[in-house]
Amino acid sequence: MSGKLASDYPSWKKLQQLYDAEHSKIVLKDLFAQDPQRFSKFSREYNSTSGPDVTMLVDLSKNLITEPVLETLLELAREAKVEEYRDKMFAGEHINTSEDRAVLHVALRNFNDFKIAESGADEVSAVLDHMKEFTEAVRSGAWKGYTGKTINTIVNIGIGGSDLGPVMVTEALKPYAKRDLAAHFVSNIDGTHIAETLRLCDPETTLFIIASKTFTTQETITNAETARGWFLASAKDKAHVAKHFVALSTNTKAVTGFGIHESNMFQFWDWVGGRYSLWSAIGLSIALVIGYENFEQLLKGAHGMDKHFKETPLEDNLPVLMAVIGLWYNDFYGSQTLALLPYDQYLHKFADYFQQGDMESNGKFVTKNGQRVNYQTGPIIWGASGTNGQHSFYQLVHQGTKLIPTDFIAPTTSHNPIEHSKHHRILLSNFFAQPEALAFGKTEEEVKRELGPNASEALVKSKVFQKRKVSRHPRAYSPLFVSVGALIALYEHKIFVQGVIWGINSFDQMGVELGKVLAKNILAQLEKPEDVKGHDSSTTGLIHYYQKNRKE
Ligand SMILES: O=P(O)(O)OC[C@H]1O[C@@H](O)[C@@H](O)[C@@H](O)[C@@H]1O
Repeated sequence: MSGKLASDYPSWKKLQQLYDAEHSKIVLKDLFAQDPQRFSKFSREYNSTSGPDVTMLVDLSKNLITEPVLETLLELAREAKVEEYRDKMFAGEHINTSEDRAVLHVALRNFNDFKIAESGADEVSAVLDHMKEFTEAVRSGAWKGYTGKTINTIVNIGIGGSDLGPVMVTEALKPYAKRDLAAHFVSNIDGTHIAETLRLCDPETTLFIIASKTFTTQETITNAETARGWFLASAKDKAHVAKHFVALSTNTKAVTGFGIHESNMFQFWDWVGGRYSLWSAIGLSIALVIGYENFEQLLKGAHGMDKHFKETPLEDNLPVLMAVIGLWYNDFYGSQTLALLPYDQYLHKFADYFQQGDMESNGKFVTKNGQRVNYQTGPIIWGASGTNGQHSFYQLVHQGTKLIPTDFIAPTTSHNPIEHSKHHRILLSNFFAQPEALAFGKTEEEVKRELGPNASEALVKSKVFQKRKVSRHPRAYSPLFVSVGALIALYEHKIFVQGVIWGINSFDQMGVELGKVLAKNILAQLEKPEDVKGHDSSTTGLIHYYQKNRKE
């Protein structure tokens, strides 16, 4: 990010030469055969050095990398000044240049460890205290609804970063959930989402959490107004809103304007990006579901990974290693996507969450200096939990024409060791088998040997697996809540490192603005056909069709 394009660095050119010379010859089976130490050479164990114990093994050995490739990739990280920019982030410098903001999600889980100068960083613990007090009041039943009943349902209304993190983490940490407190999440502007949710709620026992950094997001404010209207239809008196609506936001004026009392507002700061905000007040629904103590453990798990990222040499730095290997596929092998494949039902929203985390951060085509890049930036993120994905899209991953980097993730211990852990053993046998199949494939000779001499050539060919598919496995160990914190932080920092190397600003999201502006304009024209002006013939035709065919 020193004003250069990534492709200008000498190491980038060296990587291109390495790719040109080796990519058509590289076969994982041979690499493993040639080097019995390959697994230990290319895997790293993570043991947290602060807070609760988290251990994790990240096996990078089944990637299409050799020692010279990895050395050169790390050279690239050094030339791009990854360490310098990492230190700037932790110091609170305004590395989000387009918005002139610091990027300090690490301050939200810091517990006075790193010194951070930015204003607001010293207010974090006061907000955590507020969250703790409130969480305990609701969970203990001390907080009552307007008719004196205990709260038994929470509804988080938010979208994007104000929704996906709470949704993903409350699912991931379900084993710790208070089972008699139902949690719902409403994000979509489609009235179906709020309508179906309200059907499950009782106004006397429901608490609405309006989560919006800006408190201007159309979906969230519209859904919040609908919820307030629904509530007041029963409660009648506006004064009762205080018992049933709280806000998570940076915008005090808009929150109080909505009718939520300032004492029921949980603050955060402009240096918390939406997609990095689950650690802030935006995590209130998480704390309500799993309890404040467990929420704090989640933060501490992330802090341990922050410390690792900040203090570990690049050679052993997990986010850096995952970032540069991802870049190797993205920019040299031409892979377009990264599949996140957690073999853990509790992590079934992990890929959805990092779709925003990664794609909104690194889906940019100009550098911080406004230069157009001449290489690929952020990958398309997708995935599903194992083994469901195996029965759906793995066919293409194994035998399709695309090279798809895959991150396999699994916990060593199950929260549900039912049937003497039979399920977990079957799950993990798939977790071990799939990357093995991807890495080593099956040759034509092997297939022929299996099928015997009478098999047709077409059948033989259809059963061949190529030997150059790739995978890497971050494996999180239990206890889950701290591991989940560390796992999320691992990916957050991976995204950061890639953004630095590509020279882009990973912390703004200008690309989501244009659609919002156009929708606002169209909304004002939807009533009458003669109002529909200023569009291309396709957009005009579509709107006219809707106007003609709608049934109110
Ligand atoms: O939290 P608020 O301000 O409602 O924003 C919600 C979401 O809006 C989107 O347009 C994006 O900008 C996201 O980064 C953000 O998380």
